Amino acid sequence: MSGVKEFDYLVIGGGSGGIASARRAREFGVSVGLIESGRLGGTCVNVGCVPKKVMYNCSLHAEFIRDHADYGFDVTVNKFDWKVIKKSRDEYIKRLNGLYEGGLNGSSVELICGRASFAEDGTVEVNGAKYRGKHTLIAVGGKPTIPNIKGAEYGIDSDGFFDLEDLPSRTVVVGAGYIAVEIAGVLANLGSDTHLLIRYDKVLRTFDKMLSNELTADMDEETNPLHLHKNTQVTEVIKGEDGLLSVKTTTGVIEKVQTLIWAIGRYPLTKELNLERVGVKTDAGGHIIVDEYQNTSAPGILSVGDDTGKFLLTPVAIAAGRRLSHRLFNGETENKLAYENIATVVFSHPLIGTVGLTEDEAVRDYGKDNVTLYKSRFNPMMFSVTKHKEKSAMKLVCVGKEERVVGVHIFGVGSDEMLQGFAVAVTMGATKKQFDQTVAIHPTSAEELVTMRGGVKPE
Ligand SMILES: Cc1cc2nc3c(=O)[nH]c(=O)nc-3n(C[C@H](O)[C@H](O)[C@H](O)COP(=O)(O)OP(=O)(O)OC[C@H]3O[C@@H](n4cnc5c(N)ncnc54)[C@H](O)[C@@H]3O)c2cc1C
Ligand SMILES: NC(=O)C1=CN([C@@H]2O[C@H](COP(=O)(O)OP(=O)(O)OC[C@H]3O[C@@H](n4cnc5c(N)ncnc54)[C@H](OP(=O)(O)O)[C@@H]3O)[C@@H](O)[C@H]2O)C=CC1
Ligand SMILES: N[C@@H](CCC(=O)N[C@@H](CSSC[C@H](NC(=O)CC[C@H](N)C(=O)O)C(=O)NCC(=O)O)C(=O)NCC(=O)O)C(=O)O
Repeated sequence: MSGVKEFDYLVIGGGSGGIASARRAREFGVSVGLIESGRLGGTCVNVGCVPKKVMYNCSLHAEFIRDHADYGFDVTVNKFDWKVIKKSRDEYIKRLNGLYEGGLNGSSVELICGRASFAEDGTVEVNGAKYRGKHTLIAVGGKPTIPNIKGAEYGIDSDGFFDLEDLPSRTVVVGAGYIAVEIAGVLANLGSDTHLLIRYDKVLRTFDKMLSNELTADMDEETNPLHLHKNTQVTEVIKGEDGLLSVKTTTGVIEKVQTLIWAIGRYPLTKELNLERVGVKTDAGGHIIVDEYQNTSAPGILSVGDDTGKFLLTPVAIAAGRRLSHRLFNGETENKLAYENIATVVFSHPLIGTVGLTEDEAVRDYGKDNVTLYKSRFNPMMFSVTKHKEKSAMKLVCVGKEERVVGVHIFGVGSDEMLQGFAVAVTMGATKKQFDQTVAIHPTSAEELVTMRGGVKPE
């Protein structure tokens, strides 16, 4: 068709999934076009994992400073300057945007800047120009959800959090998932008077109950700078003449709030793609429905990443995107991502790491009698000589007579870097006996996971 630029592979979205799939496809020699409407790198690089981890690392420094005196250091901190870390963080991300552009150029992926949507004739339209792919990948990600509450517009979302020019004096964070606990933890530890509002009585309710209970209990402690408001829902937000907010809730009013952050989930950016024109089906929430090979309901159109609504994590989008390119362009007809045993870390204070089945999922899948739990709760040595104390807790979920380890759940300092290796063991189908045969590394928190005894049945 004249006036339509053709590619072997046309990718819509230059985030984690789109870039990874596009670059891998080029390795197999096919022509690739990639359309991006915003900043290269997508959510992860610009308003997600990367700036979040910088801010988490920043708040870790605040935690270390708290314990300096107990370790004998006489250090006086005069102030924390948010502007310093904001500036260097922004510069780092700009460098990454450039690296991604360079990477695409280097691998000869043609970058098309602009917003894509499907035209009536089934081509992909960007700024009036038309494109077609023999295979078309949709990897458009999502955006934060804002609730339909009077005055909700006075709040910001996680994107807005990364635009803040100063540490807010008082912050209200609404939500009980990853983003809420991570952002609230960062702000509270950096010195903002932070209030976390949750609808029910626990944070991270879908995680293993040990993790959810431990983090909620820690947030309730006097020693945690965060103020946790359970069973609390916002009913109205009012902006005063001084610019500060009154956040009215079902359990009271929080006054003089400088920043209100909604962190109640995300929606996929699929609406403006005109998917109905090409027969791509979505679920009630707008997520693209895909099969196990990432095929949508329309032939030749595929999707990976957050817009499919499954495991909204960067490594998942990357892995699904790369495997897809191997399947489409390298003759690996069975290559696909298995959506199981996906390890994940919540950068909360304290940290959480989890892989595999929760206790409740194991009971559901294997029956109570076939599940054995190993648990450990201890004071990590990091806090042995400090006034500030934090617990660590671990749980192995094992099934069958051979006690195959199907879940590893860890709470506390070091959980982030500890988890990846144990995820390999779980993926390989390791048994508790093999964990026991592994000689411990002392003194570490991780050694608890290979020295646990006294298995118990679920209650
Ligand atoms: C605050 C926060 C912290 C996070 N922390 C972590 C973490 O620590 N670890 C982790 O694994 N995950 C984390 N995530 C999740 C992670 O960022 C996402 O899972 C990941 O970015 C999804 O990649 P994707 O390719 O599916 O989508 P995205 O990265 O969102 O990329 C989609 C791209 O498509 C573009 N686009 C959208 N519509 C169009 C269109 N019509 N035309 C052209 N381009 C379009 C967008 O501009 C975007 O660049 C975090 C997310 C947030 C919000
Ligand atoms: N470290 C990492 O890897 C990170 C990953 N991510 C990814 O991004 C995804 C999106 O994060 P996030 O936005 O936190 O979404 P999540 O789905 O993790 O959590 C949102 C939570 O907010 C609560 N909620 C929902 N609606 C409302 C409401 N109307 N009022 C109050 N609370 C509400 C719900 O908890 P409840 O039902 O208990 O009220 C819900 O679970 C995550 O699921 C994760 O996959 C994000 C950040 C970090
Ligand atoms: N894991 C290390 C390394 C972090 C890292 O990967 N740094 C990235 C920061 S952006 S983080 C952005 C995120 N990268 C990743 O998730 C890392 C991918 C892993 N190394 C792999 O190859 O699978 C992503 O969306 N990737 C899509 C893609 O790479 O295709 C970087 O410098 N990248 C420069 C470059 O790649 O040139 C750490 O945490 O320190």
